[in-house]
Amino acid sequence: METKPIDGKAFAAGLRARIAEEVSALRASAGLTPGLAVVLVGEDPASQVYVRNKAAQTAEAGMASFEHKLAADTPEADVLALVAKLNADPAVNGILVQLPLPAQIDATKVIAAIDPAKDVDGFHVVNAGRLAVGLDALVPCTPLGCIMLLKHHLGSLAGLKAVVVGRSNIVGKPAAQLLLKEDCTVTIAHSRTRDLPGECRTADILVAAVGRPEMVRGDWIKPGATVIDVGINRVPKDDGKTRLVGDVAYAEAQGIAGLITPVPGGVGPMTIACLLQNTLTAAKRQHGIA
Ligand SMILES: Nc1nc2c(c(=O)[nH]1)N[C@@H](CN(C=O)c1ccc(C(=O)N[C@@H](CCC(=O)O)C(=O)O)cc1)CN2
Repeated sequence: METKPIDGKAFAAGLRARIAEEVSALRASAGLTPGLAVVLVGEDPASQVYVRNKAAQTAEAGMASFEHKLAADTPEADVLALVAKLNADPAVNGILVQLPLPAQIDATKVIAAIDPAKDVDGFHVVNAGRLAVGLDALVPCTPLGCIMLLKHHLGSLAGLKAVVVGRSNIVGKPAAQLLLKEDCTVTIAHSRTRDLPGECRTADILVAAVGRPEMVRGDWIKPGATVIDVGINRVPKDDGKTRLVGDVAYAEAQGIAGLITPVPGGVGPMTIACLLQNTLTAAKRQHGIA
C-alpha cells in the first residue's frame, strides 16, 4: 500500500490566505481589524520562535499584533495584571499566553484569568465545557488543525473509529471531543491503557499526542489508517545536532498507513493558522458579526 503524506504546511498557507481575505473584507465592511496579543514569559528558545512566528503571521494576515515579552522571573501577579489589562482593551480580540510558563507561575490560574471570549487558545474551562456540551466555543488550535486536515482528506468522518493516544487538556481531550462531534466512535488511550498497540490497531484514524519520540510503531497501525502525528520532539543526531521527530515511527508507517502527517510539515503549521482563525472568529463574535 502506498502511504501518502498530508501536507499541513501547504494547507496552512491556503488557510492563512483565506483568513487574510476575510480580514480585509471585515475591515472594509465593518471597520474592524482583529487584534491578537501574545504574552511570552521567559526565554525558552522554542517558545521564542513560536511567538515570533505568531506575530509575523498575524501581521501578514492583516491583523494587529501585540507582543508582550516578560522576564523569566516575572511574578505571577504581574502576568495576571497584564491579562486583566488585555481583557479590558477593545483593540485586543484574542489573548494567548505562550506555554510552558516558568515554575513560579500557575498556568491554570493564568488561563482562568483570560476572558473566555478572548481565549483564542481555547484552554479556558468555559471553552472546554462549551465544546464538551456541543455549544459554540473557541477550540484549541492544534486539535482544530487536525480535524481540518482530516476532513479535507477524508471528507465525512462519520462512523469511523478514532483512537487518540494522549489525554492532555490542550490536545488529546479536545481532539477526542472534536472527533466525537464529527460522529466518530472515539477512544482516548494513554500510558495506562491495556494493550495499547492492539487498541491503536483498531483505529481508522489514529491521533498520536503523547510527546514521546516515535512511540507509536508501524505494527500499531491498521493497514490503510489515517495517522495524525501531533508530536514535536527534538532528538539528538550523531553529529551532535538535533532533528525533529513525531510520536509515530514515520519510516515504519510507510506502506502501512494510508495517509500520515509528517513531522515537521504536518500538524505543526496548522497550529498558528488556526490561531489566526480563532482570532478572526473571536473578533467577529465580540462584534456580533456571524
Ligand atoms: N499557548 C500555547 N502554547 C503552546 C501551544 C499552543 O497552541 N498555545 N502549542 C505549542 C507550541 N506551538 C505554538 O505555540 C507550536 C508548535 C509547533 C509549530 C510548528 O509549526 N511546528 C513545525 C516545526 C517547527 C520547528 O522546526 O521547531 C512543524 O511541525 O512543521 C507551531 C506552533 C506549545 N505551546
